[in-house]
Amino acid sequence: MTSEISFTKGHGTENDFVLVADPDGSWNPDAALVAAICDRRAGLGGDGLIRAVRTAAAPDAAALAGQAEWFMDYRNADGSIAEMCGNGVRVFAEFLLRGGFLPAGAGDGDWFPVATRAGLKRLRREADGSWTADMGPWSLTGGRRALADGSDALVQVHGLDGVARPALSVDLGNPHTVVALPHAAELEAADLTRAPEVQPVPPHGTNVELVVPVDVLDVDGDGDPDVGDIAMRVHERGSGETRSCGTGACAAALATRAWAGEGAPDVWRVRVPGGRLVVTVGAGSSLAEGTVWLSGPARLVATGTFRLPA
Ligand SMILES: N[C@@H](CCC[C@H](N)C(=O)O)C(=O)O
Repeated sequence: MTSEISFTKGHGTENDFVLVADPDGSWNPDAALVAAICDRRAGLGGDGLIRAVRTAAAPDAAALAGQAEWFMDYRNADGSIAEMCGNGVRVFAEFLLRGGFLPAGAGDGDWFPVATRAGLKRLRREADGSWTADMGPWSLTGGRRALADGSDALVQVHGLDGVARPALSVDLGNPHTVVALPHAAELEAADLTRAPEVQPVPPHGTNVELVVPVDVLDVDGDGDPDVGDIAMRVHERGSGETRSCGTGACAAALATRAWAGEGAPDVWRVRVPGGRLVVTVGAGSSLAEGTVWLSGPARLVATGTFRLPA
């Protein structure tokens, strides 16, 4: 039985992860062990644990065998399983590359595939060392039907005025609920030590993003706004408040774009407490569904061994 594991610690805009290479899928930690590893006082600490398993050895990726060599097994800090992690998949790509699990130069100017529970994602390494993830399909899941104001849910955020706010549900392979706040002061005042209360209650839980519009820029100078700028905080399902969330940044940008309506930008800068991400909506996307890319840093900061609790 394994008594210790080799790990790498990494983060993407301070959304931090413990990464473990398990090529043959022989180490399958239960929820309690994942939570112990992610514990910031008694363990290594992390918003999540990422296991790198060869797709051929990963039952959860059976449908993708032959399409990607590696499967990203993502677990939240409480040990729950998540379908996808946008910051995590960039850090995963850096981990595979630096660990020699991919041919040298993989991702440079070209895409390579990664299997996730939310399907196949493609990764590309940019000249500055950051990564772009082709996050694949997204959709507004509530159909913007339930309420007349372009929302499909109500969210009560602790620490504000007690009023339930309209929100929009976005599926990025994992579930998100985005709430627009009018002022940066409200974004700061929100108490995310407790999960915001979402109605109707999402069947599989949800990540909740609070978003404030900052600016709309005409970067190419043609008179039309082409880059949106928003600020976001997030309460993640299974992890609590984190300093960034990649799928959350995509959801926040896509919800803001939907609220803005036709003519809204397809490129969004998303400010999060841990840095900045760029979200690019795929060509041919409508306001309600399409594809999306996520760009941002991926940093590996430590390696070591962790003694597993007896
Ligand atoms: N931080 C991640 C999302 C991780 C999973 C999420 N908490 C969930 O349960 O869906 C990201 O960067 O996307």
